[in-house]
Amino acid sequence: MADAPLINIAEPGSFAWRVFHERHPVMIERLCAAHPFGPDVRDELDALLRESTAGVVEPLRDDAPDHDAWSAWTAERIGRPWSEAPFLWAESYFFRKLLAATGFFAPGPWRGVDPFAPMKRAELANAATGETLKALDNLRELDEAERDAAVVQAAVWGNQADLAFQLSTDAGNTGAGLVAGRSEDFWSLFDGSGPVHLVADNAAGELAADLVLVDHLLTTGRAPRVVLHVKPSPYYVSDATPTDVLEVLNHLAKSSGMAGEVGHRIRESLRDGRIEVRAHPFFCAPLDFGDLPEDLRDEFASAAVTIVKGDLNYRRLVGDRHWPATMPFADAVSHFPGPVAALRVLKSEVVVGLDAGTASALDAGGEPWRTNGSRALIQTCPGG
Ligand SMILES: O=P(O)(O)OC[C@H]1O[C@](O)(CO)[C@@H](O)[C@@H]1O
Repeated sequence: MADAPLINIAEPGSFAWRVFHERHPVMIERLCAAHPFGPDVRDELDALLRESTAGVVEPLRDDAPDHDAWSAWTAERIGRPWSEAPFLWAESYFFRKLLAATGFFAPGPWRGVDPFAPMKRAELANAATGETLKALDNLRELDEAERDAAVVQAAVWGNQADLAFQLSTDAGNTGAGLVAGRSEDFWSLFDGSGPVHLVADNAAGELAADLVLVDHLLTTGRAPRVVLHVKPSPYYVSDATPTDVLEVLNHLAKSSGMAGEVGHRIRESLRDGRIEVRAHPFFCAPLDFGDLPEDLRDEFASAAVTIVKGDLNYRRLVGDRHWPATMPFADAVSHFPGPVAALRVLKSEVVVGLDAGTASALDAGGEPWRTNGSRALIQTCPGG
């Protein structure tokens, strides 16, 4: 997997460069508007912006439990310009430093406070999420195959930030925008023989769709048990943590109709151990899935299927590199220890597994299809 060049943040105007130079300043402005941070926190955040856009990589100055792990992951980059760093590593370190800057690890009023919680809460409470949860009632009208398709499409498009995921009674429409894969490919991986692992991505609407998928896996007998992996701490703004799982679950359980039923069933499954939530430190590490720690590797090896959600997890799964779009998905995930399925809306440059005709038609179309969130994929590899 080491042939294609790593995506980095050096080139002015590139997608990765714009994340650092355009998105991060806006995100920090929003954080400061959402919280009454004092001058000390605001200064730290400004310093982080300056450091990460024009400076050299500085070490962490906190003594949080993950400090030593980060010392190892940063050793070779300390003192070198951020602009030399790979995109994936740089974003990960940026979010770790952002948490420290907001006082997340320090004694004081902001200790343990998720700085992104107001954004996640707003999304969970917004009209689009409400509509989506109501639309779950339409699932009752569908036949089995249509319901399978709708549930997986909801999980895929739930990854489309800021937009409601789509659940339609017209299952024929749910394939629009998919550049690879079909829901049938996804469901063909499951035979109910063993635990399924779901590596979740965002909280709020996406996590609600993921819990519907988890519930569907259990109620249709596709999985005897599901392990849900979330982030151990706030990350990439909207990524789900254990606290977010409880927030979404409570929201579902309070809802009427099918959403409420799913919420209650998920709670019961947590109680009886058929669903387990984990928050392994690996999920906030600047590492690819090719560098899985042994314990996670063993777990994924013994899973019947691992479902990997979202753009960032996809980058970590196939490697955040300038791969040819037509490189087979199976080649990109040959390091993975078991059957794997990726469900993702395209929001960054990396993509593999497209057929040549699709890739050239997308390129000829002239729109930034890799990054504008209008395309999605379902990719599967049954393993060796
Ligand atoms: O929530 P997702 O699907 O992982 O998307 C997050 C994506 O957003 C970005 O942080 C910025 O676009 C990407 O780097 C990342 O892959």
